[in-house]
Amino acid sequence: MDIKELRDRIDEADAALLDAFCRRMDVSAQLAEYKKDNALPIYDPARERQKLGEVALGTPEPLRTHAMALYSLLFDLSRSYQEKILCPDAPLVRQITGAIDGTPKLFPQTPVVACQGVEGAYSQLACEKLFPVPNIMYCTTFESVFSAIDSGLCRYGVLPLENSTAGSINKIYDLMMKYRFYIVRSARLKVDHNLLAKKGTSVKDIKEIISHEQAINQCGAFLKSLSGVRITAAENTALAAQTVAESGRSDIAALSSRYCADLYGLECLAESVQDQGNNYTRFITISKVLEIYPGADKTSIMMAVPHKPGSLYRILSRFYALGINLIKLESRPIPDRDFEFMFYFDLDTPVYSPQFAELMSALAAVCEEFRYLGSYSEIV
Ligand SMILES: C=C(O[C@@H]1C=C(C(=O)O)C=C[C@H]1O)C(=O)O
Repeated sequence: MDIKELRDRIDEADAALLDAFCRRMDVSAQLAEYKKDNALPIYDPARERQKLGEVALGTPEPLRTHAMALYSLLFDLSRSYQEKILCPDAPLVRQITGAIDGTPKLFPQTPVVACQGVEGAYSQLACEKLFPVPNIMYCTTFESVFSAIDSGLCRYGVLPLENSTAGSINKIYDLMMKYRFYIVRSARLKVDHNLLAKKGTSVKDIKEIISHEQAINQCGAFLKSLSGVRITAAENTALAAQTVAESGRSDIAALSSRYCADLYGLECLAESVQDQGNNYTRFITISKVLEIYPGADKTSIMMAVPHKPGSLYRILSRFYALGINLIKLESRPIPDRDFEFMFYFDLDTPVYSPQFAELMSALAAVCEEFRYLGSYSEIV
């Protein structure tokens, strides 16, 4: 048989499949109306289990798992179709539309912004990238940035979320579970670490290097190349530079920014010593109020999914069905729950698209715990 004949047979099978699919979804829509009239939930796990059992029995062995995967997807599609019929205007979608209409068109120019660190920290550089003229309030910890927003002390907070070399900043993801906030903008900041010491020091004199643990992690290869040097963690890279400047020692250096060399009158003994030349950190701006500024094309959400096989797959299949691209997936253990995880997703989709609205109403309905973290644009 040639390829043409085989493809004709595939087309024939597809025509039958498509016809059956449309009929199945049509009945599913009728079931949605029935459920509405009889106050029944959309999801009927017993019915789905029974159907999967029948599918398994009715499929020859080599195709059994494939058929079961296909039916799991069909159930998902059928449930999301029913949800669309039953809740076309979910409360979350109304809230998002309200925020799009109610947010000023111009991003704030001179607000009070909380960030962790001191003058010269990368967070300060991020604040300046995110706002034209930020009025920066420095906090000692990431948590105090969240609580400054929560208490209304500051309107915005700037926090690092992930680094292209060292990965996610877990502490921030964990704090996200504890505080209620929205992301209103993000920025990618190129991070160059330099070895800074008092003027006149040479690399061979260095016995101790101090910096923030993220910077230490990002400069592993360079640090390994120096022998007999003690590595000490500091609260942030700017504080490390300040400590060196005030130490009165000529055997100590800091890994810090170029900006800090000028700020603390230090000399740069080695430039861009991070492992990856292209070292970026992503920062987010958070607010207590949901604001969606023009051009929002990224959305962050977080959710707890039931602790059973296929839970995450079910969520992912919705992104797939609506053609929504996932740009980041992170998971963190939920405190006090045995190996249960909170999942964080970054989606690449304009907040104005109908698919996005459909996804938001569907997810809010299927997850155990679901939080919309905002829609925003990223400055690169
Ligand atoms: C279609 C229904 O709704 C949901 C979808 C199902 C399906 O697609 O077969 C089965 C059970 C429900 O979770 C139904 O209740 O029968």
